[in-house]
Amino acid sequence: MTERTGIVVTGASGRMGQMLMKTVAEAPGVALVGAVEREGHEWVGQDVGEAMGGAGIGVTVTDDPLEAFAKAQAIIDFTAPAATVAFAKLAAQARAVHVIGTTGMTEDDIAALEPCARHAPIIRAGNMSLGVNLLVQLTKRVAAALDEDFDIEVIEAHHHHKVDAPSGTALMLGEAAAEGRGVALGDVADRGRDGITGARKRGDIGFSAIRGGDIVGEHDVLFAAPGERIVLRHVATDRAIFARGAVKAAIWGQSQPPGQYDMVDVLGLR
Ligand SMILES: NC(=O)C1=CN([C@@H]2O[C@H](COP(=O)(O)OP(=O)(O)OC[C@H]3O[C@@H](n4cnc5c(N)ncnc54)[C@H](O)[C@@H]3O)[C@@H](O)[C@H]2O)C=CC1
Ligand SMILES: O=C(O)C1=N[C@H](C(=O)O)C[C@H](O)C1
Repeated sequence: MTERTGIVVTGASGRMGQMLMKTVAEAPGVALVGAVEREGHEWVGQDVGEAMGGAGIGVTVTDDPLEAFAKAQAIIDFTAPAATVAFAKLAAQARAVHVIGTTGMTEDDIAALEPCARHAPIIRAGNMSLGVNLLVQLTKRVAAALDEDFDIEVIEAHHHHKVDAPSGTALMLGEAAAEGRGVALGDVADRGRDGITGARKRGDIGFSAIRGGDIVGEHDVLFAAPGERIVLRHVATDRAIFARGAVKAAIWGQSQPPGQYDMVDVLGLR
Protein backbone atom coordinates (compact mmCIF):
# COMPACT_ATOMS: atom_id res chain seq x y z
CA MET A 1 0.00 0.00 0.00
CA THR A 2 1.38 3.46 -0.92
CA GLU A 3 1.70 6.05 1.86
CA ARG A 4 -0.78 8.93 1.73
CA THR A 5 0.46 12.55 1.80
CA GLY A 6 -0.24 13.89 5.30
CA ILE A 7 -1.65 17.41 5.04
CA VAL A 8 -2.06 20.18 7.62
CA VAL A 9 -4.55 22.94 6.80
CA THR A 10 -3.92 26.33 8.41
CA GLY A 11 -6.72 28.85 8.91
CA ALA A 12 -8.99 25.82 9.37
CA SER A 13 -12.18 27.76 10.15
CA GLY A 14 -11.85 30.14 7.17
CA ARG A 15 -13.79 30.01 3.91
CA MET A 16 -10.88 28.30 2.18
CA GLY A 17 -9.76 26.33 5.26
CA GLN A 18 -13.12 24.52 5.44
CA MET A 19 -13.23 23.94 1.68
CA LEU A 20 -9.67 22.56 1.77
CA MET A 21 -10.50 20.07 4.53
CA LYS A 22 -13.58 18.82 2.60
CA THR A 23 -11.43 18.44 -0.52
CA VAL A 24 -8.68 16.57 1.34
CA ALA A 25 -11.30 14.21 2.82
CA GLU A 26 -12.59 13.34 -0.67
CA ALA A 27 -9.27 13.20 -2.58
CA PRO A 28 -7.34 9.96 -3.06
CA GLY A 29 -3.71 9.79 -1.86
CA VAL A 30 -4.00 12.43 0.88
CA ALA A 31 -5.03 12.50 4.53
CA LEU A 32 -5.70 15.39 6.91
CA VAL A 33 -3.22 15.11 9.80
CA GLY A 34 -3.62 18.55 11.35
CA ALA A 35 -5.72 21.71 11.48
CA VAL A 36 -4.33 25.02 12.73
CA GLU A 37 -6.15 28.16 13.86
CA ARG A 38 -4.94 31.36 15.50
CA GLU A 39 -4.46 31.56 19.25
CA GLY A 40 -7.72 32.32 21.07
CA HIS A 41 -9.96 31.07 18.24
CA GLU A 42 -13.03 29.17 19.49
CA TRP A 43 -12.19 26.11 17.34
CA VAL A 44 -8.84 25.48 19.11
CA GLY A 45 -9.08 22.26 21.14
CA GLN A 46 -12.17 20.99 19.27
CA ASP A 47 -12.28 18.05 16.87
CA VAL A 48 -12.26 19.77 13.48
CA GLY A 49 -15.04 17.55 12.07
CA GLU A 50 -17.30 18.53 14.97
CA ALA A 51 -16.29 22.21 14.71
CA MET A 52 -17.49 22.08 11.10
CA GLY A 53 -20.85 20.72 12.29
CA GLY A 54 -20.33 17.05 11.43
CA ALA A 55 -18.94 13.90 13.04
CA GLY A 56 -15.54 13.82 14.73
CA ILE A 57 -12.60 12.81 12.53
CA GLY A 58 -9.90 12.48 15.19
CA VAL A 59 -8.04 15.71 14.28
CA THR A 60 -7.99 18.37 17.01
CA VAL A 61 -7.59 22.01 16.00
CA THR A 62 -4.36 23.41 17.43
CA ASP A 63 -2.77 26.85 17.76
CA ASP A 64 0.71 25.26 17.82
CA PRO A 65 1.72 25.09 14.14
CA LEU A 66 5.15 23.51 14.66
CA GLU A 67 3.67 20.57 16.57
CA ALA A 68 1.18 20.05 13.71
CA PHE A 69 3.71 20.55 10.90
CA ALA A 70 6.08 17.94 12.38
CA LYS A 71 3.50 15.23 11.48
CA ALA A 72 2.93 16.42 7.89
CA GLN A 73 4.44 16.12 4.43
CA ALA A 74 2.59 19.24 3.23
CA ILE A 75 1.02 22.39 4.67
CA ILE A 76 -1.82 24.10 2.79
CA ASP A 77 -2.02 27.70 3.86
CA PHE A 78 -4.72 30.20 2.90
CA THR A 79 -4.57 32.65 5.81
CA ALA A 80 -3.06 36.15 6.02
CA PRO A 81 0.37 37.54 5.02
CA ALA A 82 1.98 37.75 8.50
CA ALA A 83 0.78 34.25 9.39
CA THR A 84 2.05 32.86 6.10
CA VAL A 85 5.55 34.30 6.61
CA ALA A 86 5.67 32.73 10.09
CA PHE A 87 4.37 29.39 8.76
CA ALA A 88 7.01 29.38 5.99
CA LYS A 89 9.79 29.33 8.60
CA LEU A 90 8.13 26.46 10.48
CA ALA A 91 7.37 24.46 7.31
CA ALA A 92 11.05 24.81 6.33
CA GLN A 93 12.06 23.56 9.78
CA ALA A 94 9.74 20.55 9.37
CA ARG A 95 10.99 20.02 5.75
CA ALA A 96 7.35 20.03 4.63
CA VAL A 97 6.01 21.30 1.28
CA HIS A 98 4.36 24.71 1.84
CA VAL A 99 1.46 25.46 -0.51
CA ILE A 100 0.61 29.16 -0.19
CA GLY A 101 -2.69 30.57 -1.44
CA THR A 102 -2.59 33.68 0.77
CA THR A 103 -2.77 36.95 -1.19
CA GLY A 104 -1.97 40.56 -0.27
CA MET A 105 1.67 39.73 0.53
CA THR A 106 4.12 42.66 0.27
CA GLU A 107 7.50 42.49 -1.50
CA ASP A 108 9.14 42.10 1.94
CA ASP A 109 6.81 39.20 2.80
CA ILE A 110 7.71 37.48 -0.46
CA ALA A 111 11.43 38.08 0.07
CA ALA A 112 11.14 36.42 3.49
CA LEU A 113 10.10 33.16 1.77
CA GLU A 114 13.40 32.85 -0.12
CA PRO A 115 15.55 31.44 2.75
CA CYS A 116 12.72 29.04 3.67
CA ALA A 117 12.58 27.66 0.11
CA ARG A 118 16.19 26.50 0.48
CA HIS A 119 14.97 23.76 2.83
CA ALA A 120 11.70 22.58 1.27
CA PRO A 121 9.52 23.37 -1.77
CA ILE A 122 7.21 26.38 -1.61
CA ILE A 123 4.40 26.57 -4.16
CA ARG A 124 2.71 29.96 -4.17
CA ALA A 125 -0.01 31.31 -6.45
CA GLY A 126 -2.62 34.04 -6.13
CA ASN A 127 -5.01 31.61 -7.78
CA MET A 128 -4.76 27.81 -7.72
CA SER A 129 -7.40 27.06 -10.37
CA LEU A 130 -6.60 25.47 -13.72
CA GLY A 131 -8.74 28.04 -15.55
CA VAL A 132 -6.98 31.12 -14.18
CA ASN A 133 -3.51 29.68 -14.74
CA LEU A 134 -4.47 28.98 -18.35
CA LEU A 135 -5.84 32.54 -18.61
CA VAL A 136 -2.48 33.84 -17.37
CA GLN A 137 -0.75 32.10 -20.30
CA LEU A 138 -3.34 33.41 -22.77
CA THR A 139 -3.00 36.95 -21.41
CA LYS A 140 0.76 36.85 -21.93
CA ARG A 141 0.30 35.70 -25.54
CA VAL A 142 -2.38 38.24 -26.41
CA ALA A 143 -0.39 41.09 -24.83
CA ALA A 144 2.70 40.03 -26.83
CA ALA A 145 0.69 40.02 -30.07
CA LEU A 146 -0.83 43.51 -29.63
CA ASP A 147 0.82 46.93 -29.51
CA GLU A 148 0.09 49.83 -27.17
CA ASP A 149 -2.89 50.92 -29.31
CA PHE A 150 -4.64 48.35 -27.10
CA ASP A 151 -5.13 49.68 -23.56
CA ILE A 152 -4.95 46.85 -21.02
CA GLU A 153 -7.30 46.89 -18.01
CA VAL A 154 -7.67 44.15 -15.39
CA ILE A 155 -11.08 44.16 -13.70
CA GLU A 156 -11.85 41.91 -10.74
CA ALA A 157 -14.89 41.27 -8.53
CA HIS A 158 -15.01 39.50 -5.14
CA HIS A 159 -17.23 38.99 -2.07
CA HIS A 160 -17.55 41.77 0.52
CA HIS A 161 -15.28 40.03 3.07
CA LYS A 162 -12.15 40.25 0.91
CA VAL A 163 -9.49 42.43 2.55
CA ASP A 164 -6.89 42.94 -0.23
CA ALA A 165 -7.04 44.73 -3.59
CA PRO A 166 -6.17 44.26 -6.36
CA SER A 167 -6.71 40.52 -5.93
CA GLY A 168 -3.77 38.14 -6.18
CA THR A 169 -5.23 36.88 -9.44
CA ALA A 170 -5.50 40.40 -10.90
CA LEU A 171 -1.83 40.94 -10.09
CA MET A 172 -0.90 37.62 -11.76
CA LEU A 173 -2.82 38.71 -14.87
CA GLY A 174 -1.21 42.16 -14.79
CA GLU A 175 2.25 40.59 -14.48
CA ALA A 176 1.48 38.30 -17.43
CA ALA A 177 0.31 41.22 -19.57
CA ALA A 178 3.42 43.23 -18.66
CA GLU A 179 5.68 40.26 -19.42
CA GLY A 180 3.97 39.80 -22.80
CA ARG A 181 4.65 43.47 -23.56
CA GLY A 182 8.23 43.27 -22.32
CA VAL A 183 7.78 45.87 -19.55
CA ALA A 184 7.93 45.78 -15.74
CA LEU A 185 4.47 45.90 -14.12
CA GLY A 186 5.81 48.29 -11.46
CA ASP A 187 6.55 50.87 -14.17
CA VAL A 188 3.12 50.77 -15.84
CA ALA A 189 0.57 49.73 -13.18
CA ASP A 190 -2.26 52.25 -12.63
CA ARG A 191 -4.11 51.32 -9.43
CA GLY A 192 -6.96 53.13 -7.70
CA ARG A 193 -8.05 56.03 -9.95
CA ASP A 194 -10.04 58.77 -8.19
CA GLY A 195 -10.66 62.47 -8.88
CA ILE A 196 -9.09 64.42 -11.76
CA THR A 197 -6.68 61.71 -12.83
CA GLY A 198 -5.79 63.13 -16.23
CA ALA A 199 -6.12 61.12 -19.41
CA ARG A 200 -5.03 57.49 -19.46
CA LYS A 201 -1.30 57.10 -20.12
CA ARG A 202 -0.45 55.02 -23.20
CA GLY A 203 1.07 51.69 -22.18
CA ASP A 204 -0.36 51.69 -18.66
CA ILE A 205 -1.99 48.55 -17.25
CA GLY A 206 -5.02 49.59 -15.19
CA PHE A 207 -6.66 47.76 -12.26
CA SER A 208 -10.23 48.04 -10.95
CA ALA A 209 -11.75 46.16 -8.01
CA ILE A 210 -15.43 45.48 -7.26
CA ARG A 211 -16.46 44.15 -3.80
CA GLY A 212 -19.96 42.85 -3.13
CA GLY A 213 -22.14 40.06 -1.76
CA ASP A 214 -20.90 36.51 -2.15
CA ILE A 215 -19.01 36.78 -5.48
CA VAL A 216 -16.45 33.95 -5.40
CA GLY A 217 -14.06 35.58 -7.90
CA GLU A 218 -14.36 37.07 -11.39
CA HIS A 219 -11.54 38.42 -13.55
CA ASP A 220 -11.55 40.18 -16.91
CA VAL A 221 -8.52 41.25 -18.92
CA LEU A 222 -9.69 43.92 -21.32
CA PHE A 223 -7.68 44.92 -24.39
CA ALA A 224 -9.38 48.07 -25.70
CA ALA A 225 -8.39 49.82 -28.94
CA PRO A 226 -10.19 52.35 -31.14
CA GLY A 227 -12.96 50.38 -32.87
CA GLU A 228 -12.56 47.01 -31.11
CA ARG A 229 -12.17 45.27 -27.75
CA ILE A 230 -10.99 41.82 -26.66
CA VAL A 231 -12.05 40.48 -23.26
CA LEU A 232 -10.46 37.42 -21.65
CA ARG A 233 -12.62 36.29 -18.72
CA HIS A 234 -12.57 33.77 -15.87
CA VAL A 235 -15.53 33.28 -13.54
CA ALA A 236 -15.17 31.16 -10.41
CA THR A 237 -18.49 29.88 -9.01
CA ASP A 238 -17.12 27.37 -6.47
CA ARG A 239 -14.11 27.62 -4.12
CA ALA A 240 -13.51 23.90 -4.70
CA ILE A 241 -11.50 24.82 -7.83
CA PHE A 242 -8.88 26.55 -5.65
CA ALA A 243 -8.82 23.72 -3.10
CA ARG A 244 -8.40 21.02 -5.76
CA GLY A 245 -5.46 22.94 -7.22
CA ALA A 246 -3.87 23.30 -3.78
CA VAL A 247 -4.17 19.56 -3.05
CA LYS A 248 -2.64 18.79 -6.46
CA ALA A 249 0.23 21.16 -5.61
CA ALA A 250 0.79 19.46 -2.23
CA ILE A 251 1.14 16.04 -3.89
CA TRP A 252 3.30 17.41 -6.76
CA GLY A 253 5.58 19.29 -4.36
CA GLN A 254 6.60 16.15 -2.55
CA SER A 255 8.67 14.98 -5.52
CA GLN A 256 10.36 18.37 -6.08
CA PRO A 257 13.67 19.64 -4.71
CA PRO A 258 13.60 22.69 -2.40
CA GLY A 259 12.81 25.93 -4.27
CA GLN A 260 9.99 28.29 -5.19
CA TYR A 261 7.30 27.17 -7.63
CA ASP A 262 3.90 28.30 -8.86
CA MET A 263 0.78 26.64 -10.26
CA VAL A 264 2.02 27.00 -13.83
CA ASP A 265 4.85 24.62 -12.79
CA VAL A 266 2.42 22.23 -11.08
CA LEU A 267 0.05 22.16 -14.05
CA GLY A 268 2.85 22.00 -16.64
CA LEU A 269 1.49 25.04 -18.52
CA ARG A 270 4.77 26.90 -19.14
N1 LIG B 1 -4.70 31.37 -4.18
C1 LIG B 1 -5.99 31.06 -4.31
O1 LIG B 1 -6.40 30.26 -5.18
C2 LIG B 1 -6.97 31.66 -3.35
C3 LIG B 1 -6.51 32.50 -2.39
N2 LIG B 1 -7.35 32.97 -1.42
C4 LIG B 1 -6.73 33.76 -0.38
O2 LIG B 1 -6.69 32.98 0.81
C5 LIG B 1 -6.72 33.83 1.95
C6 LIG B 1 -7.82 33.39 2.89
O3 LIG B 1 -9.08 33.58 2.27
P1 LIG B 1 -10.45 33.18 3.03
O4 LIG B 1 -10.42 31.75 3.39
O5 LIG B 1 -11.54 33.72 2.18
O6 LIG B 1 -10.31 34.09 4.34
P2 LIG B 1 -10.94 33.82 5.80
O7 LIG B 1 -10.82 35.14 6.52
O8 LIG B 1 -12.26 33.17 5.68
O9 LIG B 1 -9.91 32.77 6.44
C7 LIG B 1 -8.64 33.06 6.93
C8 LIG B 1 -8.40 32.18 8.13
O10 LIG B 1 -7.03 32.30 8.53
C9 LIG B 1 -7.02 32.30 9.94
N3 LIG B 1 -5.77 32.88 10.44
C10 LIG B 1 -5.35 34.16 10.36
N4 LIG B 1 -4.17 34.30 11.00
C11 LIG B 1 -3.84 33.07 11.49
C12 LIG B 1 -2.75 32.56 12.25
N5 LIG B 1 -1.74 33.35 12.65
N6 LIG B 1 -2.74 31.25 12.55
C13 LIG B 1 -3.73 30.43 12.15
N7 LIG B 1 -4.82 30.85 11.44
C14 LIG B 1 -4.84 32.16 11.12
C15 LIG B 1 -8.25 33.11 10.34
O11 LIG B 1 -8.63 32.89 11.70
C16 LIG B 1 -9.27 32.57 9.34
O12 LIG B 1 -9.92 31.42 9.84
C17 LIG B 1 -6.88 35.25 1.39
O13 LIG B 1 -5.60 35.85 1.30
C18 LIG B 1 -7.45 35.02 0.01
O14 LIG B 1 -7.20 36.06 -0.88
C19 LIG B 1 -8.67 32.66 -1.41
C20 LIG B 1 -9.19 31.84 -2.37
C21 LIG B 1 -8.37 31.29 -3.44
O1 LIG C 1 -10.17 36.17 -1.45
C1 LIG C 1 -10.70 35.41 -2.29
O2 LIG C 1 -11.83 34.95 -2.12
C2 LIG C 1 -9.95 35.04 -3.48
N1 LIG C 1 -8.70 35.39 -3.53
C3 LIG C 1 -7.78 35.12 -4.57
C4 LIG C 1 -7.28 36.39 -5.18
O3 LIG C 1 -6.95 37.33 -4.43
O4 LIG C 1 -7.21 36.48 -6.41
C5 LIG C 1 -8.28 34.09 -5.55
C6 LIG C 1 -9.75 34.10 -5.80
O5 LIG C 1 -10.05 35.08 -6.73
C7 LIG C 1 -10.58 34.21 -4.54
